[in-house]
Amino acid sequence: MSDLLTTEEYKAIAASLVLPQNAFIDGGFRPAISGKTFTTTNPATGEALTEVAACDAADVDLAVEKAREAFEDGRWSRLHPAKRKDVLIRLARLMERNARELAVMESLDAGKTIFDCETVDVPETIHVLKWHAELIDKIYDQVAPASDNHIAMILREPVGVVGLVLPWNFPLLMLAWKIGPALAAGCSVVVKPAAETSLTALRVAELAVEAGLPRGVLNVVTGSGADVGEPLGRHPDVDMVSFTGSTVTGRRFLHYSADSNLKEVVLELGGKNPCIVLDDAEDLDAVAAHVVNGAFWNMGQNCSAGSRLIVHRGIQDALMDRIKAHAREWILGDPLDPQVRVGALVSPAHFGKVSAYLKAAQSETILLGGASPANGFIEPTIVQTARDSKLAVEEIFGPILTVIQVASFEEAIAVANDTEYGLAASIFTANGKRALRGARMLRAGTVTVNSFGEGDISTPFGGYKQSGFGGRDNSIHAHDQYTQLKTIWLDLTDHSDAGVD
Ligand SMILES: NC(=O)C1=CN([C@@H]2O[C@H](COP(=O)(O)OP(=O)(O)OC[C@H]3O[C@@H](n4cnc5c(N)ncnc54)[C@H](OP(=O)(O)O)[C@@H]3O)[C@@H](O)[C@H]2O)C=CC1
Ligand SMILES: CCCCCC/C=C/C(=O)O
Repeated sequence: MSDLLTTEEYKAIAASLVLPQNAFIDGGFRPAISGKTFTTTNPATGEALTEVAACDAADVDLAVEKAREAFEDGRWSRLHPAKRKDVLIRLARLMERNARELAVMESLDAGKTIFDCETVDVPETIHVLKWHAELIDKIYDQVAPASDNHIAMILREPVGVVGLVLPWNFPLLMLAWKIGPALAAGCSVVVKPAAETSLTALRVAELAVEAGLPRGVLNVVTGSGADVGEPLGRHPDVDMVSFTGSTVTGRRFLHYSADSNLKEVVLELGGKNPCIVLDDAEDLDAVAAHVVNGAFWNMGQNCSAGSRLIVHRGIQDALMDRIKAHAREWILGDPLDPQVRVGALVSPAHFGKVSAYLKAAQSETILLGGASPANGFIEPTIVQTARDSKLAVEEIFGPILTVIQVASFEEAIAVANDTEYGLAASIFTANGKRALRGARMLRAGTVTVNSFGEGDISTPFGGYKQSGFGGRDNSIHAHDQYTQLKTIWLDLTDHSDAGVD
């Protein structure tokens, strides 16, 4: 990534951006059929950014129809894998050329810090697309063991038309996590971005066509969950939906599927992720840096945020001093200031939700923060609670870390697993056996030892329990979501030999 600019330079870019407004269907922008729009705002300032097409079921029908046409005529689904790869690589390169514009657009639309957009969201999005592009012409199908008279082939075929329903916390990155493997597999897609953060998905769709993606293969339908998400989930001609968001909405997609065509559903849902620090953890300063990053990165609006610190009582005081010192270094303020690490929460509605938790924290023991210095902004806050308090149990999705004290390894694991979620977990200890034993006992899709993290594109991402369903994002396993297996049996018996001497 190139060097960061000054706030003034970012503001100049922001002022010059041409923001997309219309939905992207069949290779071009078009307004909602109803003509309706909604206003998307900058959550850091409350100012309107632009009007965006408020689509509904009619637009979903059109996008699905165009995606189906594209899928059936094979313009993408039957294109040679190496050619599909070339197009996606060209898209990644175009995004590199427009990286700064995408970073500023993302920051304005979502309240995310420009530092994160420039150093993580945009480069990681490009990396993910390249990774899946590179995979396209390296996946081989299988031949099963069979008798000498048979060949049994197991082929992967694209699942068809897929609906991709995205959250607002990583608009670009979650787009890439889903369109990367879906397009690589040869599917046609209809993307429904979160209404709050639709802009960058629209811009990427435009760049994709510039990169040579045939029309109809990547459609973006903007609008609310009720008006666009539900019709997509219920659509009889959508073969599969991959969703990232809340557990409540994820559950609805299972109903939509059951009520319609039994489309496949993959759900990547919430988390209340434990971060265990045992009393033999080494380098407490490094541990503290991980804990702070896990809890406050992206303002805690991260399904895999390490939002529950479970700490051994023998080490708590020493650790908390270091955690507080690190957290104080996270400057809160204007997201377009490259020094800032804590930007705005995504919307007034979400700010209201997190503020209610902040209010609840006032009756617990606040160890750091606890205030909202301005509308839309919440200080990194650390609260000591009982393991069953509302703050320790519910997904807050904001910069509030709860701390629970334990007295043993066994208690730490029991507290960690005492949740309906199971997305991610971390364990810090110098004892290798306890680390591995703990990692195996933790009921979570990803466990990091002596660090906090989600892994990277090469490893599967998804949850146990109510954190996930039906498949995994990232890695070669993501392709399982977007492909289905076809078995072909060939009978090689040569019947012409019968009766011949
Ligand atoms: N796992 C994760 O990464 C995420 C978890 N969350 C959790 O969810 C909480 C609520 O956030 P929220 O934005 O409401 O999350 P949702 O799960 O409601 O939103 C995710 C996506 O689903 C869409 N959607 C919403 N309602 C429906 C519906 N009835 N049918 C079909 N699609 C729908 C949304 O559209 P639209 O928003 O445009 O209406 C958005 O595109 C957060 O506070 C957080 O706890 C939120 C986001 C990401
Ligand atoms: C660079 C890796 C970022 C991973 C962010 C994962 C978040 C997923 C989600 O909240 O859905």
